[in-house]
Amino acid sequence: MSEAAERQGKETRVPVLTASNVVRRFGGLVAVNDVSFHVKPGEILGLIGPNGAGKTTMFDLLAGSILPTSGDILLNGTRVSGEAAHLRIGRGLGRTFQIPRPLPNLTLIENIMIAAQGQAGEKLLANFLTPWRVAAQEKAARTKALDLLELVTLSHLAHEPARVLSGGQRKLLELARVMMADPAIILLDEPAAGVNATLLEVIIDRIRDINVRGITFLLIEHNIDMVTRLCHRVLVMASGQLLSEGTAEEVARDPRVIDAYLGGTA
Ligand SMILES: Nc1ncnc2c1ncn2[C@@H]1O[C@H](COP(=O)(O)OP(=O)(O)OP(=O)(O)O)[C@@H](O)[C@H]1O
Repeated sequence: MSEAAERQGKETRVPVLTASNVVRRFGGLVAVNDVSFHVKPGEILGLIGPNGAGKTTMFDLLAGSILPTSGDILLNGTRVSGEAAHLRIGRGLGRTFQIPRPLPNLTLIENIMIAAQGQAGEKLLANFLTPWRVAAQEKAARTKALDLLELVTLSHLAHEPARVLSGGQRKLLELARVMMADPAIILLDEPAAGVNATLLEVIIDRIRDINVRGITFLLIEHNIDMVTRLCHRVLVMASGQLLSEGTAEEVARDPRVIDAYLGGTA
């Protein structure tokens, strides 16, 4: 296939995630105001904007933690606007939080294993009727969890309690935990926040590795250096609206973006 045809083929693939005219009000405040965009399969899309722009609210809407006042959200072409968060996880949407909160007294591997979807052992009856199946699934989940810990460079801490981890290591653990559910897309909330420079390089590398495996990313980030290095495309929000869209270099030159960051509104 020619490069152009291949490119065209990619463009016609169904977006992993689509926001269509999404509005979210909190009383009189319009936190997200008629926002539309899509996330293409395999891309790393950045979502940036000044404080209070509506980025986290947009993530909450995409993940299903809150529902839109109006507008639609589609996951792999299926309308999920009114669907609860756990159902969207089942459809391949993973999300990390700005401040990860692992269960402190469980080991790293236990923290990851509890994220496995649809384990037979979760059903009491299955434990009695098909114990061999439960044991086989648990073994497979353990192997997968160990592989994921290796991927995020934490395998040496697999059997330590999560409370020993630094802030940056918690972000890596969270990435492994989300991967356990085999997501098609991961929403990353400020992966660089509170992370030291060395660990930040590890996080950037790991996101790239995971993306090469075919997983799509949408990330909120204030660290513009990270956004420029990682993101194929960037969306800019300000005052609840989508202000600009393009490569990191393109949006950085957009006078509306410069104005929004300097304190003006769009
Ligand atoms: N539950 C809520 N109730 C009322 N107002 C809210 C609620 N959640 C968010 N807001 C308001 O919506 C607006 C957008 O907030 P949001 O947290 O989405 O911005 P943000 O772009 O993520 O900001 P930051 O970069 O500072 O995290 C803000 O004015 C905020 O005060």
